[in-house]
Amino acid sequence: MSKGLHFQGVRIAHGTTALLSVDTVVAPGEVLTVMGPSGSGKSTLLNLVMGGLAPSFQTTGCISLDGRDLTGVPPEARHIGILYQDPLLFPHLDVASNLAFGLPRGCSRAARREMVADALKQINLDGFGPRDPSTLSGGQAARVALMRTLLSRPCALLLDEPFSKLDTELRAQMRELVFGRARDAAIPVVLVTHDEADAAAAGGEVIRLD
Ligand SMILES: Nc1ncnc2c1ncn2[C@@H]1O[C@H](COP(=O)(O)OP(=O)(O)OP(=O)(O)O)[C@@H](O)[C@H]1O
Repeated sequence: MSKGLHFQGVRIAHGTTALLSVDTVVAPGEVLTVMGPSGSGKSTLLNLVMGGLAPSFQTTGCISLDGRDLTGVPPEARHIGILYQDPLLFPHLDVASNLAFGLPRGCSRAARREMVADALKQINLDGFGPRDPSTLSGGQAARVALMRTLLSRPCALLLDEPFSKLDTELRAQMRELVFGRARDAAIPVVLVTHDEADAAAAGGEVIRLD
């Protein structure tokens, strides 16, 4: 089986306008950084990987994940995690329940509690389980959102400018956490960013759309 995220002759067009083309492989644990000006198609590429591209786009080529062709696979069956600029925590659930939401079904209640407690420790938020998400700082909320996504054990991780609202120091910490976790879990990552420092920290291939 061919591990990682494979883009084979992927082309996206809108009407008669060619938007982008991608041919590459993101190996497990590696980061593909996608850069380019506003409107160049960065989010459109992520939408295609997620399975949520608007029908008005035309696509050719093939994306496969760990040897599985994603063509026609519905978004919920792709097992791909995504993080956005905003952490998007559920406001009506406390921090622990937000994390538990990411756990695979079928875990016992005790196992869930233990995994959530362990996850909180890993992101230095021990004891924050009962807190309301609105009481978290930006960096704390970003860490909870990341951990919720990782707990769902995604086969790939997409990052749509997830660090852009954090200050310089938090940004560096989050990069280290995200890329380190992706490496440990051996999942391929696609990072959309405007920040060259993100690309440098990611360390992998950089695609520049125009
Ligand atoms: N649903 C849609 N229908 C038609 N055109 C769309 C649709 N979504 C996006 N587009 C167009 O596709 C192009 C690429 O948009 P996209 O959002 O991927 O750019 P981007 O590089 O992510 O930009 P930004 O950095 O501003 O987020 C733009 O010209 C946009 O207007």
